[in-house]
Amino acid sequence: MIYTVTLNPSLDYVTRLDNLTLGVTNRAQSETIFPGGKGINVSRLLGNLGIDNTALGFLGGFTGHYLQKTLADTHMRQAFTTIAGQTRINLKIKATIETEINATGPAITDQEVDNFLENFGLLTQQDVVILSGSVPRSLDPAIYQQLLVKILAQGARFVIDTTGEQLQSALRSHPLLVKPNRGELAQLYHVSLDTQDDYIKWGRQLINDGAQYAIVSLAGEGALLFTDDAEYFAKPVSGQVKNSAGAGDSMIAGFIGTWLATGDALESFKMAVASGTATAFSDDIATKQKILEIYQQVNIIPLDR
Ligand SMILES: Nc1ncnc2c1ncn2[C@@H]1O[C@H](COP(=O)(O)OP(=O)(O)O)[C@@H](O)[C@H]1O
Ligand SMILES: O=P(O)(O)OC[C@H]1O[C@](O)(COP(=O)(O)O)[C@@H](O)[C@@H]1O
Repeated sequence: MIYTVTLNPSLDYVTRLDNLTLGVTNRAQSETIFPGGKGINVSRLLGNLGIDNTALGFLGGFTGHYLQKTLADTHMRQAFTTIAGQTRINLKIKATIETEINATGPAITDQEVDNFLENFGLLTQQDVVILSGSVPRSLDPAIYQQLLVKILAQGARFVIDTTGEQLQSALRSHPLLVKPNRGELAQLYHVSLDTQDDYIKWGRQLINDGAQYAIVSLAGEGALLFTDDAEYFAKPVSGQVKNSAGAGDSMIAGFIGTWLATGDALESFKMAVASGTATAFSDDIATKQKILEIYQQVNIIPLDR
């Protein structure tokens, strides 16, 4: 079974306008609310591909209730822990440029954390747990480390998609996959990344630091895959970007869903790029049909070492 963990789910309130001017009242042209949170996005894309998975995390309040209802039609098992606090709303402003305000998230009590941890008692070596996104401010920042102790003790594998110190310390526990984007990679190693040589140097460092596979996603510039002994570049597919939120989460879902079925890293990377791109070219998380259409256009080049 694939489990996704979203400690800080969200409703993504996407508002579109021509121009955003600070300090005045702006009038939007349209607005839509999408289910959000990185692990939930991974679960939704896996579901769209028909891959069974279980979504874990904390949900509460009217926003949590709405999220649960919206997800009821999708192909995922929901095993969220109910909390008294309220699931956050993240604001995504699509104007000439995209601006995001991600909220901090609700307070979570010790009892609620204990209830959540009960989900991690019966994992097997066949299970993969995907830990994604930020930790709400009210939780111990070491919670990912606590989860890793439980996951690894039962022989299950994990993927982690977070930032900074939490990502750095998780690398030591040998994640199956990490997928920083350009900014997250720069932040992790406190470097500035300007050229493809920089991306390759610091992407390789993710493997040296403990990851089995690493993808560095470069938005409209494509992506890089690092394995133990090889590096590959996926050229960007051209098309019209509609909403790139969830593109990175879709990559993780595409990679892990294919890797568990085939064990083939290159094929999994191709599916990861198709999934990320298809989501960037969709209003919401991509459908299977859109992913398979983009898949035909993905071009992967091995890099000389
Ligand atoms: N503008 C774009 N054009 C083409 N592909 C894109 C675009 N934005 C994202 N993608 C695809 O989605 C992947 C993940 O996007 P990225 O923005 O790097 O991740 P994240 O959502 O984690 O920040 C990219 O590596 C690329 O394959
Ligand atoms: O947990 P964080 O880091 O605040 O991120 C949450 C946000 O990430 C998203 O899951 C999108 O993720 P990506 O664009 O990085 O793939 C949104 O749906 C959500 O609002």
